[in-house]
Amino acid sequence: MGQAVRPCPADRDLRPVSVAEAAIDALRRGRIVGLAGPDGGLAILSAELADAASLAALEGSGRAGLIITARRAAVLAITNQRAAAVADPEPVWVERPAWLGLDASRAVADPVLDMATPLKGPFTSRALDGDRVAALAAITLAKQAALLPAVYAVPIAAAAPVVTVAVDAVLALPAAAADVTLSSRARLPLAQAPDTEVVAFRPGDGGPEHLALVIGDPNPVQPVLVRLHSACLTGDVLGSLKCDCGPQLHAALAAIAANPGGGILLYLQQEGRGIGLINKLRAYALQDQGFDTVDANTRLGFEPDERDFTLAAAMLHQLGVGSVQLMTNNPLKVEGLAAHGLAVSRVPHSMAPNPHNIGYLGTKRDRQGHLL
Ligand SMILES: Nc1nc2c(ncn2[C@@H]2O[C@H](COP(=O)(O)OP(=O)(O)OP(=O)(O)O)[C@@H](O)[C@H]2O)c(=O)[nH]1
Ligand SMILES: [Zn+2]
Repeated sequence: MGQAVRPCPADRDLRPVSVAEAAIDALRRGRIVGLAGPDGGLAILSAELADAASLAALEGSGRAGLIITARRAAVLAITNQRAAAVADPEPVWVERPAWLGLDASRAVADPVLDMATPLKGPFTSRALDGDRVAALAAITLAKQAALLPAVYAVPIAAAAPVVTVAVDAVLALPAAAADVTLSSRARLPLAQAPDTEVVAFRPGDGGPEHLALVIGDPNPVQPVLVRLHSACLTGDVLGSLKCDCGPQLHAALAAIAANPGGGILLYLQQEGRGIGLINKLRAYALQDQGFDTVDANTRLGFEPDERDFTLAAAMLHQLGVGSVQLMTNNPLKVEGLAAHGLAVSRVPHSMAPNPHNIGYLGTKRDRQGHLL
């Protein structure tokens, strides 16, 4: 069913988005990255990876500020220049007086240190002006790099970045992630579903590949039984009891295999609801301190759910599927596919709780609208 395998377009490396990929890589290595906008721009350095030498290199001719998300600023009670910080996607520029050195700045970025590090203050923020779009791009880039969404920043003219990227190319990254190329398909007999074909997709942002497991022989003209599964290394592979991912994965494979019409499981590389493995483990550290799964994400500076199901819709479209029976309790998944023209009916997919995940499941029901 669906499209044949096709190679990535030969000119892909020439597109601006590939420079953005290099910028992600540089940021993840703790290097200085330039974000060039129409009105100048910014040079940035990841707040979690900076050390004395890299910060000194960034600050060659002036003090760097810290750009954090409105979510993190709200947690730290840093006044945003605009009201309603929580609903406001605008990043916040925190000025750095002398006392806000490397360790104190890291504590601004990393909430796992909130309890251990008595935060000094008061912090002052300054209004974003000509650097507003570059600040948005800085947060986008840090999130795409699966780093804490916090960066040191100086005007671009004041630093020597290892790579400079146009802000527009960075802001286009989330959309590029959903520009998937069907890259390989093969038989993959699974213990729970021997009649399975795996179909691999490369996303256009250079990120990790996503899989479709086509089980049996689904008829794309009919509604297809579908499960969207976001990766959870701890639950899927290690058998963590903190969440319901592992049991949901295996129950979905078994249910699709038992369905006379078969179906499709999409295995999406959206670890930690899109914040990445290390940030998810930071969220777990916050949960050890008593915060629930939603507050843990927002304390880290992220949205409660950073996933975008445009990607899943694009994979289903490429497989020729236009109508799905979606195994989920999450209304965002239903809305996410419907927004891209798929006809969606929901099939509940609840697992029995265990003593370790009962609170997590309750939070998903009470605060994220999960239909449990
Ligand atoms: N940030 C964060 N992510 C988590 C936590 N626990 C599990 N996850 C991630 O949450 C995602 C769960 O994905 P799914 O099971 O596909 O989806 P769901 O939103 O629970 O919705 P359902 O379709 O009803 O299961 C995976 O990416 C996990 O890695 C947590 O405490 N914090
Ligand atoms: Zn999980």
